[in-house]
Amino acid sequence: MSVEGFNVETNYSLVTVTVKGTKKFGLKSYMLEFDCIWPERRGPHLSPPGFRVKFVKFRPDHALGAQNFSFNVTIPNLEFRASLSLSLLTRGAHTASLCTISLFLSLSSGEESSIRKERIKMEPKGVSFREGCLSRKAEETALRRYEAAAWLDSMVGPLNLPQNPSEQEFVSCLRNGLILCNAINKIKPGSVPKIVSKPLMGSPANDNQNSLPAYQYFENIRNFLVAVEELKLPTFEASDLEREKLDTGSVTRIVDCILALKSYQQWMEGIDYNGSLKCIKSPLFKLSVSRAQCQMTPSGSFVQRRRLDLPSGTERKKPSESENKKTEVPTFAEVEDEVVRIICQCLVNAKENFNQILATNVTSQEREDPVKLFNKIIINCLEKKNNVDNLKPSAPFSSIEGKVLNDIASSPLKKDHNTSEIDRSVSINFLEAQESEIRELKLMLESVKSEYSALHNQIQDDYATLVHEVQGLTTAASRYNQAVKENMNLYNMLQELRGNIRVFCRIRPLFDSTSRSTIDYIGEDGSVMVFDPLKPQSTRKVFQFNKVFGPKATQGDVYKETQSLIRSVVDGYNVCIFAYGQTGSGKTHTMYGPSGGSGQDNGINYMALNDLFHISGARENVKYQINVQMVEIYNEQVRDLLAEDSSATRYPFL
Ligand SMILES: Nc1ncnc2c1ncn2[C@@H]1O[C@H](COP(=O)(O)OP(=O)(O)OP(=O)(O)O)[C@@H](O)[C@H]1O
Repeated sequence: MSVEGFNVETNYSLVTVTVKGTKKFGLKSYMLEFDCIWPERRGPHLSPPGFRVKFVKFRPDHALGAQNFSFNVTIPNLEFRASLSLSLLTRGAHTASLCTISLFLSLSSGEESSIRKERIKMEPKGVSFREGCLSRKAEETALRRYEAAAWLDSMVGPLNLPQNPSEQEFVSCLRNGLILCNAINKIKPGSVPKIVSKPLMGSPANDNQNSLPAYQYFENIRNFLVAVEELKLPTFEASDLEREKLDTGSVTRIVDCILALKSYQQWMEGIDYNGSLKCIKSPLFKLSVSRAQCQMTPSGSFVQRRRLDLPSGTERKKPSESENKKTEVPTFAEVEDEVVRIICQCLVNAKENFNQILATNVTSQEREDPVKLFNKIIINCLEKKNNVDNLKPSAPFSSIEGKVLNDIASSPLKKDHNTSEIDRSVSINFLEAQESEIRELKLMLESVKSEYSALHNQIQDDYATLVHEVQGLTTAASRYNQAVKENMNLYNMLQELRGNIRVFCRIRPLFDSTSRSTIDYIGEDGSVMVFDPLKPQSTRKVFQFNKVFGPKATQGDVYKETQSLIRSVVDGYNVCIFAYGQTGSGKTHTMYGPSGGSGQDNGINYMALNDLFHISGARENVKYQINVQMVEIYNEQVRDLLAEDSSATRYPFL
């Protein structure tokens, strides 16, 4: 389990804390608990909604790999100082503290509600977790107590306490309030104006300083608690120090108060006189901070993230699923990026122990020169030799990532103890991720191969089907053309058989209904019998035609018999249709139409030309040229009726 960072977003009266981290599964069931030590915890103003929330429950079915977790809590308050602690809770309520996030936020409560200050501290807690360890909570409590005692010792010591004091020893040491008052005065001078350090006149003398009269040390404790409350830090009850038989809860409250003071003191040390946060300004540190995604939100609220790895953090964040997909084949730049991240991490870790480094190894001259200070920190890290050689795989890498890993292993970083575990973890995770990627790629390759094979077969089948169909169509088309040709030949042969010269007889209706017709009989076979109505006894004469149209025959009936010849014209045959008869017999009527040109009962000319254009237009593969000539033969004179020049109307036309 590792907590990698957190966000604190302030938006007017809302404070949202988001914690992100990675859980590597090996145990069965976890709950993450986000606890807040609140100044008014036991006061009339109880914790606000969302103050204490139990969060993510990891499911046992995620037995493999690591899972990222992220959750947040929203704290509505305008002004507060609080300490949030993130704990890991297993079955049986055994907890292990992951980290403590100390927040010191001061928001203006005026009408503008703008953010005045925001400071964040985060203290990592080492976790060496064993499931079902019954002393886990007690161990954690003890660790916090030792930490509080050590801090007090560094501030106002020596306390003459053992290195790992018991609860009794710890409380007894603090009972007279002197240490606490001195400590808070050192953080904020004048917080406790008057500290009672000696028995007052008339009080019973006692060698033991801790045995001040109760009302005197009560005054110290009361003044201390008032000062703590003014700082809006977690407090405890004065009676917590008085109890003969201590309970864990009272000691915990005292320890929480002291650790909150410690966080406050560290925060104060981190602020310069301008109120801005001090930090190491080396480029790599900036890079690490930028990688931790420090950003300014559009609304103007400041979002600060800091990466935190626990000292025992052998569990490193594995690449998430999305990252794995994104980096199917890691490039050199990505591996280089990882190396830079490791270096930044090393520097961040060094920064976390900055005070210790300064106290132990750094001279005053180096302290004044930032460049020398930076070099000292780097050297300090590199002097801790590690076992990076173990990172080298037994088999040589053949791929580019193997080369990069070899480069990592042979780099100067291998001499850094702090980075050895990180490098090893990164390398193992990297190799595992690569193996997983290779397996997935192999599966994908097989899948693509089978799909390609199926597609190839399908295309071949489709191609064969298409070829077969095209061949069928080609055969059908050739047969069609042949059939069309045969049809044309047969058609025109039929026309010839019906007679190249066909003579039809059309009988005009009588103009006068009282007059008698000379037509005695019209036969279906094209015969017509005529006689002289004035001489009924005279001989009847029979004439034979291809067809005889009676007086009731329409223009359409006449054209129907000649229509088949128009198609022969388009097929290339010469065709001539003309009317012959005496004056007034109806030639013009049959060929042109009724006199007056009403447009109705059009004659053969109109209907033949319509068909001619229709058939020629339908045959797209043949280009036709159509010319029109209109002549009149009258008194054995041929005249061009379309000629504009009247002199050129006489035949032969020039
Ligand atoms: N089948 C018919 N039905 C009705 N009326 C007809 C028919 N045939 C001819 N007529 C009419 O008979 C008259 C004479 O016909 P038309 O002018 O066509 O004869 P024609 O043979 O062209 O004469 P011409 O040789 O003098 O030009 C016209 O008024 C015409 O409308």
